[in-house]
Amino acid sequence: MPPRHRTRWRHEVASFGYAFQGIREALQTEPHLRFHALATVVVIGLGLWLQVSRHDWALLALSIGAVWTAELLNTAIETLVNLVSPDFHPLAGRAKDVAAGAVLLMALAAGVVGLLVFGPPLWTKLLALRTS
Ligand SMILES: Nc1ncnc2c1ncn2[C@@H]1O[C@H](COP(=O)(O)OP(=O)(O)OP(=O)(O)O)[C@@H](O)[C@H]1O
Repeated sequence: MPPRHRTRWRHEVASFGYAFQGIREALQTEPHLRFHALATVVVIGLGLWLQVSRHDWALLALSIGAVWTAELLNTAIETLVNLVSPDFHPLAGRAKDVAAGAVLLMALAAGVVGLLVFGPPLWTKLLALRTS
């Protein structure tokens, strides 16, 4: 491999490292993210137990990824606001509130996906358990 390509390749690997470090640090500092981690495990467990379709797995994967992405972006915005405006400022508050609103919207949408995907098979399973 030519030295120029090797340097670029090392740069790409380092970028992955920084990205994972960002996720690890956010997990350590943000209780919300730890809740998302638990919710992710529960959703994957439910999907396996209820044997949902490939299409439903795709919807669940997108929803999980979108909620994590929204929460990580919210954390990044909060961190930046704390750096730029440690003192009270209405615009700083608005930025944090709008970012939190984005997370809330995504979490609600993911909740709807969860209800639509898990609702019917869970209902069938519970009915079968009651009649057996
Ligand atoms: N510098 C500031 N200026 C004005 N209002 C702020 C400022 N910092 C925070 N606030 C207000 O207080 C609320 C809570 O802020 P905080 O920094 O605790 O964020 P948070 O949304 O509770 O984040 P988390 O719970 O994830 O740490 C914000 O949503 C905002 O309305």
